[in-house]
Amino acid sequence: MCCNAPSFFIILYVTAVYFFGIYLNFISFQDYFECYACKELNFRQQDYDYIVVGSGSAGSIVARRLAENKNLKVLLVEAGSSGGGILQIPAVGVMLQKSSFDWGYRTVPQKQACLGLDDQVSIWPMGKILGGTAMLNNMIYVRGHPDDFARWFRDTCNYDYSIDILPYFEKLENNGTNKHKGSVPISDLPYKSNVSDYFLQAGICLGFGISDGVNAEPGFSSPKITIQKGQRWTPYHQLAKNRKRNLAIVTNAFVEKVLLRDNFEAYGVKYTHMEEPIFAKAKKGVILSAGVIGTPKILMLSGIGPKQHLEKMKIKPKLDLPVGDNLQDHVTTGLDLLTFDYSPNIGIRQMLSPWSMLNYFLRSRGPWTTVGCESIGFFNTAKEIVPELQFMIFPLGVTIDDGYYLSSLTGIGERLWKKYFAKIDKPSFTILPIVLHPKSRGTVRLKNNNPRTPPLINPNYLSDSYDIDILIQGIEMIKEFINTPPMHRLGVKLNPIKFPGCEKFEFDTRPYWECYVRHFTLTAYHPIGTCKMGEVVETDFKVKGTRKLYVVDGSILPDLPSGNPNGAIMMMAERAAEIIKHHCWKTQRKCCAAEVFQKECQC
Ligand SMILES: Cc1cc2nc3c(=O)[nH]c(=O)nc-3n(C[C@H](O)[C@H](O)[C@H](O)COP(=O)(O)OP(=O)(O)OC[C@H]3O[C@@H](n4cnc5c(N)ncnc54)[C@H](O)[C@@H]3O)c2cc1C
Repeated sequence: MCCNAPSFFIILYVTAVYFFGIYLNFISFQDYFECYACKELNFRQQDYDYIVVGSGSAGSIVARRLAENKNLKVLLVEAGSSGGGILQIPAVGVMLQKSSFDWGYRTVPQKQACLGLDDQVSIWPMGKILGGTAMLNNMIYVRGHPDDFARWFRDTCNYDYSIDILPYFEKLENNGTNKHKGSVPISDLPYKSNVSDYFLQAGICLGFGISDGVNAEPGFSSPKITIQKGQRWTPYHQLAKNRKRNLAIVTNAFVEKVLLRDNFEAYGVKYTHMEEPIFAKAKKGVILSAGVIGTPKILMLSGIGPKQHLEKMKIKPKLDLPVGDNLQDHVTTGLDLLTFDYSPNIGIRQMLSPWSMLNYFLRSRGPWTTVGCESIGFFNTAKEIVPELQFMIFPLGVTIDDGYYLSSLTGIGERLWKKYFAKIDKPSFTILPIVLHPKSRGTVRLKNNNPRTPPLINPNYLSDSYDIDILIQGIEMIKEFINTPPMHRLGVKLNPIKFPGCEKFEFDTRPYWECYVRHFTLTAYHPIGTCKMGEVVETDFKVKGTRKLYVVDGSILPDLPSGNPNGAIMMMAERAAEIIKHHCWKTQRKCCAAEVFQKECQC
């Protein structure tokens, strides 16, 4: 493929990607001087009841819920800017990666993984925009397995999934029924390629049922997604739809640290807006929702974190907590591991067709509404109740654009492209085997005490052999999957090209696959856990040893849910908003003796 002259469609595609990149840079500055609802709240006065840092999935829910009380003045501070409606076209999400709407994080070089990727690093996109990372994600909605949450709330008195967790999912979800009338639209895929049903049939041939896809039950399904009328939906869109006058939103405002009194009470944040340092005050609380990297970074810059590390960074330690530890991510592999004797009806040509554009703008349908992934599956490899393996099936691979753009998003360098991907001479596609509960743990640490310096991210991929075993079991299952009549009909085969660096191993043996996963280690883009609930924050979301300082985002999850984590993060945000609002577990749950005597508690 590399030596062929680029086709008309590829030239058109590269031109479109280039100009769209310029357009993105332009619109990212468009609201630089904007401050929503700030006039009403006398922005310069900078005195609020609550300050929420970060407008991602969690921050938007917490800010919206707090502002429901008209007597509260709430400030939402976001480092990114607003993107505008065009970015709600689902297929555009991937183009936000590496743009000014992406923090553009990279891990440190991995010792035991990512060996074939450029510099041995994994590229981690994260949204720097109103709406956060959900503005560039795949929009797949999964709750996770009910037993996932029992692990998280092990120490809670009388924990009961149906009282402590389920009502918050139900409060979130809107699936068109009367029972679930929340704000998150949960819908079916608006667009599927012509190979999508073959995947489900192959699952049935293997003896797996069609599952609902939301509760991580064993089996395959079409994913449920968070799309409304053909447009990407995030919790920020719900907030913006009913923007309250008591909620100020300031964009392009980069929070550097939390302001703490001597008794560890948070009373505000310091942020920079247009190069000007601003000190915003909060009477009732500061909620950090800056995400799995942003939140631990702000805490450490505020003097809350591992003591020795802070001293090394020349930051005066205030509280010694394991901030930045427990980093974990759904690890995966297998891009373009399979080939077809068939061309599915989704690719560059379909995306660039004027008919697709019309179909989108007139009917909110067609290829522009694709989320990429068309089937998901959950499986146990051992006799566990909670699934250990997830599959995400994409009817295409990175080769669809001949290496002009997509490969660079995953760290595939020129050398790897030439030696492997460019040699694939058939349409390729991808089944990602995802380790749902990896055992490798990593860290986020400061590089120095300059708030603008990106932190050191080390997921320590594949440092536990369990993760390798599950990935290899996933590949074995993929081999069974493609050996079914529906896959034979499409002429699906294992890509026979040996992965660069693994040539010395016999193809399709255990040593070969171990080498393959170590060389081609990929992120499924689900990092969590760096302000672990139970160690950094209490189960009421308050940072241990502090007053009025809370963390609500993916960083608090103690471990990964069984599935894509945005659903669990939003559920936790609903729960947190209720607790912060009422200073108490004001749920239907019965209180245990200790809680009844807690001050302020209205159990
Ligand atoms: C490519 C990709 C695909 C994904 N696909 C899915 C999927 O299909 N389904 C799913 O469930 N999950 C998916 N995820 C994961 C999911 O989107 C995230 O886990 C989730 O959005 C995280 O939400 P959050 O609120 O914790 O953080 P974020 O959404 O990252 O929000 C953090 C916000 O804080 C802001 N911020 C950070 N630092 C500062 C600062 N110093 N000052 C001010 N503001 C700051 C950021 O700009 C951002 O807006 C995907 C992720 C990626 C990258």
